Amino acid sequence: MRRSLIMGNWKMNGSREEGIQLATALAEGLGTVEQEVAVCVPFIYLTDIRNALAGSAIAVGAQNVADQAAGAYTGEVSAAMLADSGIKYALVGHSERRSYYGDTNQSVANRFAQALKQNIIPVLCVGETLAEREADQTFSVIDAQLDAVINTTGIEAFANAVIAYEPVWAIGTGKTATDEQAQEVHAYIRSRIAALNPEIAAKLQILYGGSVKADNAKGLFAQPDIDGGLVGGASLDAKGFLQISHSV
Ligand SMILES: O=C(CO)COP(=O)(O)O
Repeated sequence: MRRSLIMGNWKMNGSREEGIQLATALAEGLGTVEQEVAVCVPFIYLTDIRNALAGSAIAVGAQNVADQAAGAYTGEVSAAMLADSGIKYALVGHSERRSYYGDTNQSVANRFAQALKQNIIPVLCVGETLAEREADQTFSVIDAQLDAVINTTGIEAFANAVIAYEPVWAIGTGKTATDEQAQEVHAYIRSRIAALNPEIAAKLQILYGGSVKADNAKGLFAQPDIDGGLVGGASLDAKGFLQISHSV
């Protein structure tokens, strides 16, 4: 009953020309599919990629969004600007933002709230580091990441949001969580949401991210609480990303 969502995260890669070529190849190669497909691209190319994908089933997302509505916030891009540019999704709280740029649980919650106000679907990224997993803190880390958002926006906000579980130790490392490890955390996240609102939990798309590739996507996506993927490195190659998109 949940529609799968396969989302690419291009991170800070590629040129305008390469992005347009990749988007065009995806639009031509996807065919008619049940699942949703989207790409999260650098801010400066959002409009180009949206134009390249116009008329296709592939949506466009940003990789971040400001935690304020408007004003003197040099270098930031607001949710209203994304909405104005025809953008559907915004990642919030990606682990690279949290670890390199100081995004805190509260600033991530504020970004999430700003996105929703402009009808941009926030994709809330959560996940533990290797040290946290080894110290048995996976669930408490995820609790804190979820609670900041729930306390800021209320549980109802998750009716219009997506969660991506991305264990930090699996990002860009080639070390994927096993199907069982990923499913365990996805089921935990859904149960936490369900404790507050079972209907929202049943409909919530929870994506897995961290070294998703064409050869491991099928097993991950077959898990009952995994509703698709957030794909980094492998989304930069049209053939590989299309294969992953067809793995649900
Ligand atoms: O961070 C990710 C997606 O947001 C995952 O990246 P990789 O697929 O390159 O591990």
